[in-house]
Amino acid sequence: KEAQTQTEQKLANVVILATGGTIAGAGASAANSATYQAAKVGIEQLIAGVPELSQLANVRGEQVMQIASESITNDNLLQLGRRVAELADSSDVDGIVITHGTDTLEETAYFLNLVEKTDKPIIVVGSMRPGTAMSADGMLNLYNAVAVASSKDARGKGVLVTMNDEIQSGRDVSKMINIKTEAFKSAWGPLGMVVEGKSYWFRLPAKRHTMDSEFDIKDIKSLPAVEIAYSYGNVSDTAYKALAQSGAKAIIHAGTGNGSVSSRVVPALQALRKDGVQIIRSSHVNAGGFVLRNAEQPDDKNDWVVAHDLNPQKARILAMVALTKTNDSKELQRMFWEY
Ligand SMILES: NC(=O)C[C@H](N)C(=O)O
Repeated sequence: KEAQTQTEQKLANVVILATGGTIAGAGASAANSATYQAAKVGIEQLIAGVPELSQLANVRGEQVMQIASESITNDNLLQLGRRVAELADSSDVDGIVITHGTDTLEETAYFLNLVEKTDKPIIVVGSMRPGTAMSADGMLNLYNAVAVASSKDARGKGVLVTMNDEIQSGRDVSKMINIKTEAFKSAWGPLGMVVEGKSYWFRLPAKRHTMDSEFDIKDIKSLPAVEIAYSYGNVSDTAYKALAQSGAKAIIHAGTGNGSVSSRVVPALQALRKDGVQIIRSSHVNAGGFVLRNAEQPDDKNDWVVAHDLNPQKARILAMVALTKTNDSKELQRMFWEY
């Protein structure tokens, strides 16, 4: 009994914050891998479904919200971010896992990576199939998340994502396909692997995050409106103008190729910038864009910002957080290079 108590004491304390998603989803039959309802199963049931978690850590759960991640709002992000910060400040918490829908998982992971001032592991995890499906991936993804959250070597590496046995940087990772369990990829590769509850590391994030970030969730009262407009052949400027009219402080241009801008849209974006709206050029190419200043468009002349390798949805996250500190386009550009 004494020996057992000693092992329990040595285990890390990990809190699982549940937000919903397919990892908490349920379908009508085991054959339903794609047809199901997300955000149905509560955190206690999720934990009970993976009894092996108790060998990795002292685990407790909290249901922060219960939603499909496509419906996440900025208020939800702030609520989650504040709860993560409270737990990270607590001396009896060693690591935090967030179960999350996969549709906007990359946005939440990047947001937390920017605003949480802690070196404790924060792992965001989801699943591509509901727990009721054959070959459901949620159990192992969650087991891997708790394994990484309880390991000392995950400290100081920024917010991480464990999907499909890989450990990805929350900054870089993106959902690349909606129907395979091998859905999450980063243009720059995973940071490591997690196998049978043990993590193996291969590289480190180079961009500023968490402890080294100038942003702090505790200083952020609200997030400004930042919207995304998608580009394609024969695009018009209607969406850009409408978004600005509805109050967007910045518009992310989800551009073609190098973040290129159609000649039919350029005049509207120049006019919007003169009216004070920040214009941020990103790219919607599938495998990860790489937008450079003054390539394709004269950003210096137009006073626009480039999102560099951030996809449009991640650029929206950084723009919102950055705008809580500055509305200077040069400062914004510095932040887009550094984070
Ligand atoms: N696989 C998933 O989690 C998709 C779901 N729509 C969600 O993001 O909540």
